[in-house]
Amino acid sequence: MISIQGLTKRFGAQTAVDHLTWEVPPGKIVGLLGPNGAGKTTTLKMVTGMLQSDEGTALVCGVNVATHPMEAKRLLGFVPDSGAVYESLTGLEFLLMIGALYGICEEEARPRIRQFLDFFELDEQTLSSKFLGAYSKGMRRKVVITAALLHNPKVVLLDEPLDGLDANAAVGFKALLETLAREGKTIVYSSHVLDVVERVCDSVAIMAQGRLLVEGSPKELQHQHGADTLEQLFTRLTGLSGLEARAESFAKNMLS
Ligand SMILES: Nc1ncnc2c1ncn2[C@@H]1O[C@H](COP(=O)(O)OP(=O)(O)OP(=O)(O)O)[C@@H](O)[C@H]1O
Repeated sequence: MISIQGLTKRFGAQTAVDHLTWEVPPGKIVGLLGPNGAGKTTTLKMVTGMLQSDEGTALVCGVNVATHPMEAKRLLGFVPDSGAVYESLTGLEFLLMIGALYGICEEEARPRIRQFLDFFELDEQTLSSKFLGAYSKGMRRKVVITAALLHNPKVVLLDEPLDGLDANAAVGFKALLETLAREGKTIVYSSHVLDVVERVCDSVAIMAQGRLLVEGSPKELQHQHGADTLEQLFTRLTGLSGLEARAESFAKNMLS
């Protein structure tokens, strides 16, 4: 569903994504993990076409993102970690605008938006009267997720999607992802919340310094690397050694 070959992005002298080759199969929820600065967001942005790659290709359902950006964008939904929105539009205006960009007319968009409103328990009055700039972080997140799914994309890319959602909304959203995957959608889920990734994802890919270190099911990878949890696997592959001892020594110094 997503096929990445030799994808590379440089920012000046720094190589943020370094000849990344990665296949994401259909109907799966795949976790994209890595320490801060590993290149996860840069990778997702190249797959959406928001960033141009310096080398390599990204195909979404066989469509080359660089050469056929409009076609690729129709197949994709992206929930960015920034959650940036037009603050001076109401939630409804924003969603209708996004719908229009995907060629969905207002009559068709309104009932779809209502389904998401009901699902996320968003107040319709708020959505149609308040500017997005006045929404709480969680409400804004719900609108951004709705905007990403409104056109029923085949592939959904999520960058820290639960950030700002309360526990009820997060549980509901995780169940929604599982349903979408069962319906054949491909979901890439990038997050630092490893216990959620472990529960939700069929497989994970761990990146560091722009490269793919390992990929596979969390259980298989844990077994291969002698780790009891995904967190342990993650710190073993990407972390500094002796983190607990370092934290203890840091706290002692700070308090002395
Ligand atoms: N627009 C940019 N200009 C310059 N450097 C950038 C830009 N975007 C990303 N980078 C650099 O590329 C590297 C990878 O960044 P990226 O945001 O992809 O990492 P990440 O894995 O998503 O990190 P995090 O988990 O902290 O969100 C970082 O060193 C970052 O500073």
